[in-house]
Amino acid sequence: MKSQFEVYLRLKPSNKSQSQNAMQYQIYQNKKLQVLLPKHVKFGLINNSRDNLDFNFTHVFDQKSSQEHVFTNVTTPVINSFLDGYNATIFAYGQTGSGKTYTMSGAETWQLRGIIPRTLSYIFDEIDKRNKFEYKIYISFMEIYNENAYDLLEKKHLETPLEQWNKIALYEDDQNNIHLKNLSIHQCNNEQEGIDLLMMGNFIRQVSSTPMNQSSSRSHCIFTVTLEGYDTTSETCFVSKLHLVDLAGSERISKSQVEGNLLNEAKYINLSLTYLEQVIIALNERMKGANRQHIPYRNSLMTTLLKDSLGGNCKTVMIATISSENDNIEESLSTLRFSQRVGQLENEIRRNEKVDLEAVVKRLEQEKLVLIRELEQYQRGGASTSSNKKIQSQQQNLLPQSNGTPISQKDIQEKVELYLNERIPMLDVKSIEETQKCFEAMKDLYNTRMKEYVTELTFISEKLQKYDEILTRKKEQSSFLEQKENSSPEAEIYRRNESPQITFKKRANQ
Ligand SMILES: Nc1ncnc2c1ncn2[C@@H]1O[C@H](COP(=O)(O)OP(=O)(O)OP(=O)(O)O)[C@@H](O)[C@H]1O
Repeated sequence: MKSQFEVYLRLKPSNKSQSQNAMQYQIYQNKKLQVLLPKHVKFGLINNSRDNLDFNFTHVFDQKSSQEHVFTNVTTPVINSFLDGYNATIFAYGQTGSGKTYTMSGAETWQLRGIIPRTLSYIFDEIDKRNKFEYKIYISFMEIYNENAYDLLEKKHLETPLEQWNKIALYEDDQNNIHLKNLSIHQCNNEQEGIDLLMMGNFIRQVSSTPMNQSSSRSHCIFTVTLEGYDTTSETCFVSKLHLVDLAGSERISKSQVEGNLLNEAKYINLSLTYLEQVIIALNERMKGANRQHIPYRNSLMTTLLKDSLGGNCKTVMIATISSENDNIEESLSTLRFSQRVGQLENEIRRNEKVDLEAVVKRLEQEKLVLIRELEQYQRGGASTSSNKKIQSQQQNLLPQSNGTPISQKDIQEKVELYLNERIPMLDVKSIEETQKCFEAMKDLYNTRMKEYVTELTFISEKLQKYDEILTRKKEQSSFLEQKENSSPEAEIYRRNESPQITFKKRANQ
């Protein structure tokens, strides 16, 4: 199924009035932003012969849009699809200070919480309503900083400096699936546990200030919710992933006026966002029919990690955030242009469903038990089976009722059949000859039934043998997988998924 990327725009409220250098713009039908270009400014990237530029979006959120409004519009359809078994990604893109973290995580108060905490509440509320499935939810949270990825949910990181953290290692299997080492995955049973993990990750997240924004974060963050859903009515299950991504600021180095170590960081950020742009351009070209086999995902860690979100099996949504001040117009236009390219992309998505091996094995074992019992019963002797007993008793009840006109052999056979099937209580026989015919018909029917019974038992025995073979094969396979899993680094990570001790309680009644 094709899934077009959805691109939303959110404008950060400005402290300045229109006359104080605010960006001049119009929003049309909540879908189009028209930026009126200031005449007096000479921008290298702007065509000065034009006085306005139009940009189209799935929805434009103006400066007054609340966190709840943004969440309901952007996220609910995406999470519903995630809960149905589809992968999904929501990423925020924009210059430093334009509101990415505000949109994704939120601000200090519970009312101002962002998409991630609201997503957690929504997921747990929804799964309570979906009785057909049993769910397991896992959370991981990582940060990409200077082209290295780190686990934000590793308790040790609370006490150790970044230089001593283990880097997350990536490796690819034969099917080009990316696996991660040194990333803890935490099973999460309720909203509060999820929020505690988010708060802990945000707490651990490295923050250092640039001259541009005191709380600027120079890392990309990926909060991932993995959902395992077991269908209780069939033998299927699914695993879907939801990535909630807060990218680092997209501004150019000259703008952030950084030096030394910060300059180095800015270069990495710029580079990874340039690579992200290159991936988007390559995907765009391929969509427009260009012969582009190679998409440069591997150029950066972020694009490698988000490979599936950008050009694979994933429903992807981007939230572009811009400041509404003229000082930042160059960066805003760059974000707006980037978002238009992203909006042209589409992914091919499919439900990540597979057969639930455990449920199949369980069913086969139960069926096997029933079959063994039946077979044993048959082997103890045909005369003792329930159907034989029934036929014997029916024979004893066969008595002629009265004399009269002889009926045909066909009619007698039909009547005997009806009688044996307990559709009529008695056989109305009118002569000795008819009685004999009745006995003949009964003998024939009895023999046919016995033949059918033998055939069925032969079929059952064959089926039983086949199931036995499948079971043995499946058991061999799962013990092989178990061995493989036990020796893999992820298994080690899974085993170490105790919840961190830090707890952050959400405020009541808010
Ligand atoms: N829509 C908004 N409404 C109210 N305040 C906002 C909004 N967007 C951002 N802010 C405020 O602006 C400041 C900067 O926002 P934020 O930290 O989210 O920017 P950012 O894009 O994540 O920056 P960085 O790239 O440094 O992570 C914060 O104090 C935030 O609370």
